[in-house]
Parts: sequence; C-alpha cells; structure tokens
Amino acid sequence: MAQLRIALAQVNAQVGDVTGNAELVLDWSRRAVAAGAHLVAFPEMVLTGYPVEDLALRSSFAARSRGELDRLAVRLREAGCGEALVVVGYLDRDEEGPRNAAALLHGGEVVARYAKHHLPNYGVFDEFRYFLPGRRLPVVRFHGVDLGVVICEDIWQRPGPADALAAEGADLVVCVNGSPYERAKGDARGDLVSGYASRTGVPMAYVNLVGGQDELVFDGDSLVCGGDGAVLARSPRFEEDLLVVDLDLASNPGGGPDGEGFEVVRRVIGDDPLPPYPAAAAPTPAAPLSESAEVWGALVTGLRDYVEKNGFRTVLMGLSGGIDSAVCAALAVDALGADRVHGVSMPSRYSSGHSRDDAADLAERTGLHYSSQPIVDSVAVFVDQLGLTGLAEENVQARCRGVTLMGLSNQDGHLVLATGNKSELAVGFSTIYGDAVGGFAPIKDVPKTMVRRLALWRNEEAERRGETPPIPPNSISKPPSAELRPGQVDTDSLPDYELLDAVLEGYIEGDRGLAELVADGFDAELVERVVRLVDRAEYKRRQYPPGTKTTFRAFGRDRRLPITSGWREPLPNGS
Ligand SMILES: Nc1ncnc2c1ncn2[C@@H]1O[C@H](COP(=O)(O)OP(=O)(O)OC[C@H]2O[C@@H]([n+]3cccc(C(=O)O)c3)[C@H](O)[C@@H]2O)[C@@H](O)[C@H]1O
Ligand SMILES: Nc1ncnc2c1ncn2[C@@H]1O[C@H](COP(=O)(O)OP(=O)(O)OP(=O)(O)O)[C@@H](O)[C@H]1O
Ligand SMILES: NC(=O)CC[C@H](N)C(=O)O
Repeated sequence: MAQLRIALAQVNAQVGDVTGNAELVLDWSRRAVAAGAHLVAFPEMVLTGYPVEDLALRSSFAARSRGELDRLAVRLREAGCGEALVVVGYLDRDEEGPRNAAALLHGGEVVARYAKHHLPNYGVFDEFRYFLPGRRLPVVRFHGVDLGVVICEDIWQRPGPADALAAEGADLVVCVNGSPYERAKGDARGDLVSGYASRTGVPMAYVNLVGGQDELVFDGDSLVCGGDGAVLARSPRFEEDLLVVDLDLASNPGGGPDGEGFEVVRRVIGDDPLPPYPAAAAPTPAAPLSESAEVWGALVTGLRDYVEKNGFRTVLMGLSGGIDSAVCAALAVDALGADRVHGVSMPSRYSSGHSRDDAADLAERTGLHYSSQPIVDSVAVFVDQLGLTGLAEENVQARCRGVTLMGLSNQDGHLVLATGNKSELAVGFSTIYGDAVGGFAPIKDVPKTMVRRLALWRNEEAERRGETPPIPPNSISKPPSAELRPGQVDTDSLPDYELLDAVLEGYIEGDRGLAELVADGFDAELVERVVRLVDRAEYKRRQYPPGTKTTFRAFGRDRRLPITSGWREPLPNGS
C-alpha cells in the first residue's frame, strides 16, 4: 500500500492567454505543494484555455503552447515545485498535426506526454476538425506508484486508454477535463468515474475546468473515487477550488487484453517510496445542488466570465417590468454587483403603468442604476415619415428601444444584454434588430417555464438568507406581454407556455418528428404550427447574440440547421 497526496486544481483558465494561464498553473502548484501534495493535476488544455476552436490549427499558437510548457517545467522547479509531479493540459503539435495533450512535469522537465485518444465530435464538440488522436500510453512510476493520464472523452467511450491503463498496472488514473455544464450532467460524470474505479479496482482522480467561455460554462465538480468506486472527495460547482486528497493506493497487478493497441511507454521517477507524512483531514464532498440552483449558478458564471473576460465594466438592458428582463437583471446583479448594472425603462404609448412601476420596483429591490428614456417621440417620427402601420409599427417600437440601448452602449461603454428566452427564440417571437440587439443573451437557452421557476427560486433563496427578493412578485405573476399594441398578451399568438415548452422539448431536445409528437399525444394542429414557427425562425436565431448553454441541445453549435431549406417535417398522414 503506497500513500500519495494529490491536489486537483479546478481553475478558471482564459482561452488564448497562454502567459496568464502559465501563471495560474504556477500559482496553484505552489499552493498545492504548500499543502503537501505530491501530485498536482490541472484541467484539459489549461495552458491554452478550452476550447480554442480554430486557434488549434495555427502553428504559431501551438508553438507558443509548447514553448510555454517547457518554460513552465523550469519555472515550477525554480518555484520549489520540482519534486511534485504536475499534470498540465496543453496544445501539442507534431509533424502529423495538432494534439489535445497533457504533459507530466517534474524536476524542471517534461517527463511524459499523452495525447487524447477519443476525440468528441458531437453536440458542441468538433475535435475531429482540430486534433489527431494519440496512441501512446505513458505509465509513470512515481516513487513506486504507477500513474497514467487520460483526457475527458477518453472515459466516455470504451474500450479506451483508461481500461488499457488498468490492464498495464496503473495504481491511479488521473483524468483531466474540459467538460461543459448542461443540466444534470454532474451525475453522468460521477457515474463514469465511480463505474471505472469499481470495474477496474483502480482509483480515478477527475479534475475539471471552471468558468465561462463564450456559450459554454465549465462547472468544475472535480472528484476522486477510491478503488471500490466510493466518492472520496468532490469540489463545489462553479468556483475555483483546490481539492487535496490523501490516497492509500494498492499495487495493481494489471493484466487482461485491454492494453492492446496502445504503445505503452514506461518511465520511473524516484526509486524510493515517499516518506510518511501527517494525514490531512479528508475534505467533505460538496453537496449536490437543486436544479434551479445549478442553472442559476451556470447563468451567473457564464454572464460574469463573458463580461470580465471581454473587458467590460458594465452591462445595460431594457427593463420592461416583465419576468425576462427582471431575471436577466437579477442575474447581472449576482454576477457583477448592482453598481455595474444599468437598466432603462423605455415606455411607448402602449406601455402600461405597471410596466414602469414594476421596472422601478426591480431597480429599488436590486439597487441597479435605473433611468427612463421614453421612445414615444422617436417612434412617432418613424411611423409618420414611413407611414408604418400594423406589425411594422409594432416592431419599430422594439427597434427604437434597440437604437436607444446601442446609443447608450456606444456612449458609456456598456455591454448590452438581450433578454430573450429559449421558447421565444424557438418560435421567432422577438423583433430582429429590436429587442434582439445586444452583445450577450444570458437566458437564451432557458425555456420560459424554467425562467419562471428560476425567478421563484431566486426570490425564495433571498428570503431564506434574510435578503430582499430581487424580482418583483408582480413581474412573476402577470401574463407575459410584449406591449406592442393595446392589451396584447403573448397567448394571443402563442399557446400557453407550459404546452409550448413541452412541444419544444420534444422537437428540439428530443429531436422528435412531427408525427412522433402527435403520437406522443399533442394536438396535431398545434404541433404543426409550432414546428413551422421553429423551422421558419432559423434565420433569426443565427443573428441572435451568444448566450450560456444550459440544456442538452442549445441553439447554435448543438443544433445546426440550414437557414435556406426546402425540408418540411412530414405530417402524421405522411404528406
Ligand atoms: N429567411 C430569412 N432570412 C433573412 N431575413 C428574413 C428571412 N425571413 C424573413 N426575414 C426578414 O425578417 C424580418 C421580419 O422579422 P421581424 O422584423 O423580427 O418581424 P416578425 O418576425 O414578422 O415580427 C416580430 C414578432 O415577434 C413578436 N415580438 C416582438 C418583440 C418582442 C416580443 C417578445 O415577447 O419578446 C415578441 C411580435 O409580436 C411579432 O410576432 C423582415 O425584414 C424579413 O424580410
Ligand atoms: N417598456 C419597455 N422598457 C424597456 N425595455 C423594454 C420595454 N418593453 C420591452 N423592453 C425590452 O424588450 C424585451 C422584450 O420584451 P417584451 O416585453 O417585448 O417581451 P418579453 O419577452 O415578455 O420580456 P419581458 O418578460 O422582459 O417583458 C424586454 O425584456 C426588455 O428588455
Ligand atoms: N472535452 C471533452 O472531451 C468533453 C466530452 C465529454 N463527453 C464531456 O462532456 O464531458
């Protein structure tokens, strides 16, 4: 039985900032070594950030990543971390092409390199476009403990390198990850890691990135499972964390056919067993979050990191008194603090008194900066000069609001937030270049029924903490309305949101056809109408700002459809 203290550094790396990320690795390695860790592991491609998209194809970027890795090995030794084994994800490139790789650094050198074997190429991932798969499998004997490294998707597909490592006698497998958040995914990861450990008897340490990158949020949730599959330690979600765990590792005799097909490379570092050290208190595994808490955490992280990593100080949005803009404002206040959030009420001649009162109430509750910019005069100029009526007149109101927000953004440097939700985006219920303007859309992947659940949860959470609930109860209870003509409510032109979201979930998340949805029990006419609306709105979605993915299938990378398309889902009768 060998003892090893490992530290999983769940850090927030910045895509493209290789120098800054090297500093991050250095800083967290120092902390881990100060905590007595013998092995420190960082997430997938921590040195370049993840995902780097087409930057992976630039040889200058790969050269920078490789060069910084070599320098990092030396700097770690100079910083007193040379005795520890430090696992660092980076972008590699050899004569054949780019690789998604992890290096083991020790004593000022790169002692082993592993390139990801299974490349994910579904959903938001396009790794066949970027990387070549690796076949080499390093097994490093570190003070008598046989260690192997795998990268993220490697444990989602079998057979693969993790099973091969068990067969080659690894006593511990470290899995480095860039596993993005989507609702309820945490369980899948826990099951995979625990399943691997109990199947093979080999403990696994799983370290994930944390933080937002464009539309993705990495939620951390790093964990360690013992050889019996039990979870020994687990990091909190959506925050940086150093998970320090003492492991008693049994020697694995190896064996079995799973090692075939890989080129095993062995290296020995330190012949002597590690000296005994005082045991650290075992960390308590972080408790699971409720669905609303987890989605809220993802949205706050996604918004905060988009704003911070793109260098904005403040955000600005239109406040209609409705639930969508109220939830976006509450998210922004949680992400950035009230002083960095600006909201504008922009009443038109159709705006109700309560829309202004509810917007003002929201500002009062949250403490955000609030102002009023009526659009009555600007709308009148367009309507009169162009002779606009009906829908054209309705939409020009949304567009005057868009112009107002963009004017203030240009003047004061705010990032404009678009407040549309996934249900509206699905059916094209927004005015292009109107309420769809903005640089980021915090709730674009949250269905309207979930927006409501989030609003209720956030207010309850505030009450539980003895704080003022941020969202005006009236914004939650009143019927949703765009207020673009007198007395308009969303249900004039859309089905009830509970029903709409159920059909949308089947069509978008479940990829069910029109006939299948009817067989599921939905009304045929309703399904046909909703499906047509969704198909027709592809062009609008393509021009909508980016926003945080929370569902299994977010619009955009997860669901790529042609805009110009003659395809119509067949009707239940086959026509
Ligand atoms: N395939 C295509 N590729 C490129 N452009 C295409 C296009 N098809 C139409 N277009 C163009 O798109 C424009 C029509 O779209 P757009 O101007 O948006 O107008 P449209 O979709 O016709 O109307 C906006 C709808 O959203 C509703 N709305 C508006 C504002 C807020 C809310 C809310 O509750 O949040 C709801 C409103 O009640 C109305 O039903 C036209 O200029 C048309 O030429
Ligand atoms: N009177 C207004 N003042 C300021 N902004 C507005 C106003 N009306 C609409 N907006 C902006 O346009 C967005 C679309 O709002 P709209 O009222 O048309 O529909 P909605 O999707 O029900 O949104 P919400 O629930 O926020 O009202 C709002 O979220 C808000 O940002
Ligand atoms: N970076 C990866 O390889 C991620 C793929 C993996 N299936 C996940 O979502 O966790």
